[in-house]
Amino acid sequence: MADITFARLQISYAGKAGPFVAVDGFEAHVRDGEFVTIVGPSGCGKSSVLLAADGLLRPSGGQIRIGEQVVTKPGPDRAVVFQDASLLPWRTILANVAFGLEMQGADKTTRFDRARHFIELVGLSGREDAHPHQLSGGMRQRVGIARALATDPEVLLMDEPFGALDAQTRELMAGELLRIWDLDRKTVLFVTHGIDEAVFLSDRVLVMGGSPSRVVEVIEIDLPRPRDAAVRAGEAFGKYRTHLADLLLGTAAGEPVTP
Ligand SMILES: Nc1ncnc2c1ncn2[C@@H]1O[C@H](COP(=O)(O)OP(=O)(O)OP(=O)(O)O)[C@@H](O)[C@H]1O
Repeated sequence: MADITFARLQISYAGKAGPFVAVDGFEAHVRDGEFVTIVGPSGCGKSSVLLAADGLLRPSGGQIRIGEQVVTKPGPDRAVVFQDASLLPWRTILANVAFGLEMQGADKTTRFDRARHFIELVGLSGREDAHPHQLSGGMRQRVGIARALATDPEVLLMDEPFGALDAQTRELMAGELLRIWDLDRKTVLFVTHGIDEAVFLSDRVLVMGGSPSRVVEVIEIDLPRPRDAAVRAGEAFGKYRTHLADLLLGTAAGEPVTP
């Protein structure tokens, strides 16, 4: 089971005047195969929660469990995609996607076969021998997603993966991500500033707020899947969008979140 449990999570950072508690009492459960997004005001701790779920950041209190296993460090059951795809510039696209498998000790044939499969899945067939600088921002994010999926993680952690893209590419990528997710429905925890993006992608949206912050509301997105332009244009979508926007403006401790 690849469900994620956040139990009384607390995250603190060292500050000049003592520890700064960014997140406290964060409680959430992401079900196996569920697509959950986290939204909240800038600086409320969304990335910190995601980093803690990957095991890159040690909580100062509480715990995170993947299934029954308490997270203490990164592991092959999880993969992270960041805003900047963090590709290795000297490696080809094929070698970048194969990188995680190489780290896992897969033999050359296996890792290149799998890498080709996921490159095709993200629509980049024919670009295997290109280098990252030869691709657009959207293409690089596709490579980042392919690299994450190639290791077959149970949980995909995504920190504003489309945040640096233009609005049109961002919308396109959200649709592509859902198409890929639908193939085997991994558990996804996705951080975003985009209200539309959160409604479009999610089974549920966790809204963070307060100081220190925690989950202040959970919104079930009861929209049909697969989601397409018609769903996005529908009345129900608009209602979720308005509700979420009102909530974020109301709970924003700092600057409001842009719709
Ligand atoms: N390495 C660090 N050292 C000290 N404070 C940090 C560190 N990383 C984050 N913080 C602080 O913790 C809080 C949460 O930061 P975090 O980046 O998790 O928020 P966020 O919600 O992801 O922000 P944004 O939406 O702007 O990306 C902020 O107040 C931030 O300044």
